[in-house]
Amino acid sequence: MPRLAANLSTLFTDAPFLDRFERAAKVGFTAVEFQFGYVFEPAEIAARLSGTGLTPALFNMPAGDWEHGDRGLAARPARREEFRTGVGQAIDLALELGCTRLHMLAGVVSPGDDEETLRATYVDNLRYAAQFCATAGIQVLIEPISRESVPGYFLTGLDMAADLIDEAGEDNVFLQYDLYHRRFVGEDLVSPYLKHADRIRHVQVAGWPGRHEPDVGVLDWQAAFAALDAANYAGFVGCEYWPAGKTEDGLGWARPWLGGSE
Ligand SMILES: O=C(O)C(=O)[C@@H](O)CO
Ligand SMILES: [Mg+2]
Repeated sequence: MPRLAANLSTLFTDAPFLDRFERAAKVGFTAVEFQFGYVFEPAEIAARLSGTGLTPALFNMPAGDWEHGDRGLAARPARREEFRTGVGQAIDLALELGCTRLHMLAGVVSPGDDEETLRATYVDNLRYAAQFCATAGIQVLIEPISRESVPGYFLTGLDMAADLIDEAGEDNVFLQYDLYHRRFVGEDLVSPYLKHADRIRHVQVAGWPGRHEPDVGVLDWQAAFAALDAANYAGFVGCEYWPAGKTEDGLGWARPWLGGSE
């Protein structure tokens, strides 16, 4: 049975961010994730969590200037200081919220960049983030993202991510498995999951193509969910999709797993 987490950066977006917590709780979510919450005072977000009883499943470390195309900084040699400042900021927010998982985005790189330098920068930053997070009891998650979705993204494959985790050699670094991004690679979402199941600590879901509700499109989310159950996956499944209409109207697919909904 999947433990669903509403992604408050993509769901309920007709409401201001802080009001989305209540909307998620009202339809029966018991956990939430979000991409970025750094424009708010940590105490403001903490108050919404405690007011609703929602569990914070995960959020992203600062990822640079999103509006201008940044999608993370970890593989960007020239942005090392900014990356490190961001790790501290993410940990402060996580501690305030009681969140124990942070997603570290890799960033967009250019075809002319030196592959070895990018890799060395990424591994060095991953180690830095992992060691700093370990002091706060936090896990660092890394997620391969398809280049169809984010052109030039550094971290594209699960095998690559597993290799980078091995190279970093820190024991609080794990994989984030986003079914939407994996669907670009092929229809089978089960064998890649099983191959890396022992490292996967967070899953995300969206329909493919279109990134709407899981039941909009051809993504075999039921087979993937069955595989998670069979492997006793104990983490959250983040609903990171753009609703085709009003969020509440598209939750039919999730109804069996939402508690106390109206
Ligand atoms: O793009 C994705 O997929 C993610 O999980 C994000 O964290 C990017 O915000
Ligand atoms: Mg994702």
